[in-house]
Amino acid sequence: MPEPIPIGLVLLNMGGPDSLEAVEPFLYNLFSDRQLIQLPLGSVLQRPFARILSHFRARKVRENYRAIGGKSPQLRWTTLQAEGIAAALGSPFRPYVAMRYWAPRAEETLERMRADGVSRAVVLSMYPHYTGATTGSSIDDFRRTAARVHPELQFSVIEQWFDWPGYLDALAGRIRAALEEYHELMRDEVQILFSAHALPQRFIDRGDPYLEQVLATVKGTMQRLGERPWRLGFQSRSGPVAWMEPDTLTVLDGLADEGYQAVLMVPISFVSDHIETLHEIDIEYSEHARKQGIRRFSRTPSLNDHPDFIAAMADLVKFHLEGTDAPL
Ligand SMILES: C=CC1=C(C)c2cc3[nH]c(cc4nc(cc5[nH]c(cc1n2)c(C)c5CCC(=O)O)C(CCC(=O)O)=C4C)c(C)c3C=C
Ligand SMILES: [Fe+2]
Ligand SMILES: [Fe+2]
Repeated sequence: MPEPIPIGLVLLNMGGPDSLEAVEPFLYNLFSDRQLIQLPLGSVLQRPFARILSHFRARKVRENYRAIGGKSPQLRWTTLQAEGIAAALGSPFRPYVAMRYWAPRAEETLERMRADGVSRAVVLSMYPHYTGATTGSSIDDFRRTAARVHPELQFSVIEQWFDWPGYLDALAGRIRAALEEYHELMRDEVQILFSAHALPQRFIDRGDPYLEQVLATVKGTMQRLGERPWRLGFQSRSGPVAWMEPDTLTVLDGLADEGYQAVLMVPISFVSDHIETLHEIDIEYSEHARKQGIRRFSRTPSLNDHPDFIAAMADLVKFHLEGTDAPL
């Protein structure tokens, strides 16, 4: 029997430094992207400015990565997700990962796909909620690079899945499991605090659907858990512009002021662990919460390679392939 023609399954994500030495060049790549951040003085000076900014920011960010083991675990998780989803889809799917700001970048992945004889692919953005800053930038980068490196490749793109039922089921499952960790008598007292990555307000004002999609994810997840109060904050602001409100830390402080002693954080814009779950939430927010008098602070484990999540994403790909008019 002839080998079936392979189909690539390409997961897109941001990428993170794979060593402490990689922190500064990773930040440089990130700050050079005008779809993510427009540094002052226009496009010509974006790169020189990015060079300076990455140099100074690297000092602090390197320490954060040092505290979580010296690198970002994002590639490991994204690779396991790609392998898991491709395995669930079965032959002829082959897993690939293309990162926006660190290896493996789209160029390396597309070269490998060409060498593997992969001429058809499904590209899956691993950001559940759409904004041009992340999803848009990653997809544009992949398209541009494919046109240059592997122009024969035919592919279709899954770019948003904030309300995909399997994703909401997987999130609700993580919350249920985390609530089980609390004593039965305390469970109803636990405050659920969803935290999404913040965006500068101007992305929302120009019409990116990020906020409404985040709200839809929260609503769909809470419908699965039954009636109970929840809050939502936006974390990881990083520059002197107006960011989406409210900041997660402000919400946390408000809960402490109201006298709540148990808070369960639910990160929803990341589908795997990285600096913003492992450092910002588990170290910075956790210490802050304790100082504010919150005695039981915890976080739902990231979806990572949880079987519910992998099965949900494989279903999403199947659904996409059934419904698409694209070559794939
Ligand atoms: C949904 C996820 C993310 C959104 C939206 C997002 C927007 C966004 N980010 C920056 C600036 C930085 N982001 C940095 C790291 C980083 N960001 C995300 C995700 C989103 N960013 C992740 C997963 C990571 C970590 C990568 C890893 O470790 O695996 C950084 C570098 C770290 C730091 O300096 O704190 C910066 C800078 C902006 C400006 C922005 C919105 C436009
Ligand atoms: Fe970011
Ligand atoms: Fe961030």
